[in-house]
Amino acid sequence: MSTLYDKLGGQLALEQIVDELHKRIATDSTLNHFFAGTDMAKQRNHLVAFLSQIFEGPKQYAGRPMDKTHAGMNLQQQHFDAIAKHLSEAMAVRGESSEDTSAALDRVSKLKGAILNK
Ligand code: HEM
Repeated sequence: MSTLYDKLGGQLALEQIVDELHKRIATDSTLNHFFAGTDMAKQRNHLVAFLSQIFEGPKQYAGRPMDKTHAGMNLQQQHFDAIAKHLSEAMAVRGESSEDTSAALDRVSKLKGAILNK
């Protein structure tokens, strides 16, 4: 049975999705200030590795857990929703099906409590 990672198109697809997501974050003034001090090349690789893991692809994420990573940013529901919306649009641009996109968003949404530290 193929995993969500396979259905989405594997590593290359995740890289394209994350690049598209980062373009959208960069031009969103409600979000881009959070990333002002972030090395986006490093962030890209960490996010690709992280998504690979939660979509049942290769386990290659060696970064910090989601609560520690996002602690102290005072993130709110609206920030999470904005990233989730950009992610969903990035997946549509890459041509993912609405079924696979909503499966991916479900998995990301399970992490909301940890990311918002709430
Ligand atoms: C929606 C689901 C989200 C996921 C799956 C996610 C995932 C990640 C991952 C994997 C990292 C890298 C951790 C590391 O380098 O060790 C990271 C870092 C980061 N995230 Fe998120 N994140 C999410 C939401 C958000 C939101 C809503 C914001 C703010 C609007 C945000 C802001 C950041 C920032 C600023 C960093 C970099 C921290 C640094 O430079 O040290 N994230 N995130």
